[in-house]
Amino acid sequence: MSLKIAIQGIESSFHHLAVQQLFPDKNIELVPCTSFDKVAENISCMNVDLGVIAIENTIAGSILPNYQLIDSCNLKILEETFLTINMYLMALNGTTLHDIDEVHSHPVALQQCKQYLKRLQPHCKIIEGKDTASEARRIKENNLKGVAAIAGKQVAEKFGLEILGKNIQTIKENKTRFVVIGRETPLTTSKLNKATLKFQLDHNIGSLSNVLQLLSTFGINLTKIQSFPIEGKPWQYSFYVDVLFDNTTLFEEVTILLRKAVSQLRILGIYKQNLENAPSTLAQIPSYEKY
Ligand SMILES: O=C(O)C(=O)C[C@]1(C(=O)O)C=C[C@@H](O)C=C1
Repeated sequence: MSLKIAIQGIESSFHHLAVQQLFPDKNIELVPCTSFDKVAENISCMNVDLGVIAIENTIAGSILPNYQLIDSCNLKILEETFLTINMYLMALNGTTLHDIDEVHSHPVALQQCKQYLKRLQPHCKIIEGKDTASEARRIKENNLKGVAAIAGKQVAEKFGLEILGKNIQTIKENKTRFVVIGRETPLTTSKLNKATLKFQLDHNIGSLSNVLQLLSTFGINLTKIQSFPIEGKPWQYSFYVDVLFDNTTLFEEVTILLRKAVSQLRILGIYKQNLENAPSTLAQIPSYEKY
C-alpha cells in the first residue's frame, strides 16, 4: 500500500526531495499542492496520510506561518529532516547570462540567492513565483527566452534546462529543516527526545525567564525559541520552542508545571531528533542520545 503525502510544489521540488529522504523505502503517492494551506487542508480532510512542510532555513530563517498553520489546523509534528539545498540558475539551452532579463523562483529560494542576484540587477527583474520546479517547468513548456529559474540541479535535469550558475546560494552550507505533519502522533518504538511547544505569556516581569528557568531546572535543553504575534491581540505574542530531553517522565512533569506558568500551552509534536545531515553547528549541541 502506498503512503499519500501532500507537499507544496511539484515533483522534483525540494519538498519532493525531502519526502524521498524521509521515506526512502516506502511507496509514495505524492499530492502536489499550490500552497502550505492546501497541504494542511488535505491532511485535515483525510485526503492524504501525511504532509511534509519546510519550517526553517539556514539563510532565510523560520517560515513562521507554517508554525501557525500546524497550530491552527490542530496538526502534529511527527518527524524532522534536514535537506542540503544547493541552488542553480537555469534557462533554455543556448542561453547565456547576458540574455537573461527575468529570474523566477520560490520567494524563499530567491532570498537564499540574494547576493548572487544583486550581480544581475538592475537589468534583470527578480520575480517571486511558485515552487522552484514549477517555475523551471513553465520556462520549458512555454519556451520562455530570456527567462531563468532558480531551482535544484535535479530540476534542470528533469526539464532539460541549461545550468548558468552553480551553488549560487549566499552561504554554501545551506540547509532546510522539513517536518512531517499529520493528524495524530503515531505509536512508535523509537526513543522520542524532542518536542515543539507553543504557549502565550502575559506582559509580566520575568514571565519568560520563569519558563526558561523551569526548563533548565529539569535539564531540558532549549534548541529554538521563536515569537509570533497573536491574531487580534496587538503587541502580544505566542512563543514556539523546540526542546530536547532524555527522560520522558521529567518532560511530562515539566509540561504539568508549564501549564501553570503560561497560558494556552500546546504540544505541537513529540518526535525523535534527527541529526542526520543536520547543520554542523547543530550537530555540535550535546545530544542526550550520546549519553
Ligand atoms: O520550491 C521548492 O522547491 C520548495 O520545496 C520550497 C522551499 C521552501 O519552502 O523553503 C524549500 C526548500 C528551499 O529552502 C527553498 C524553497
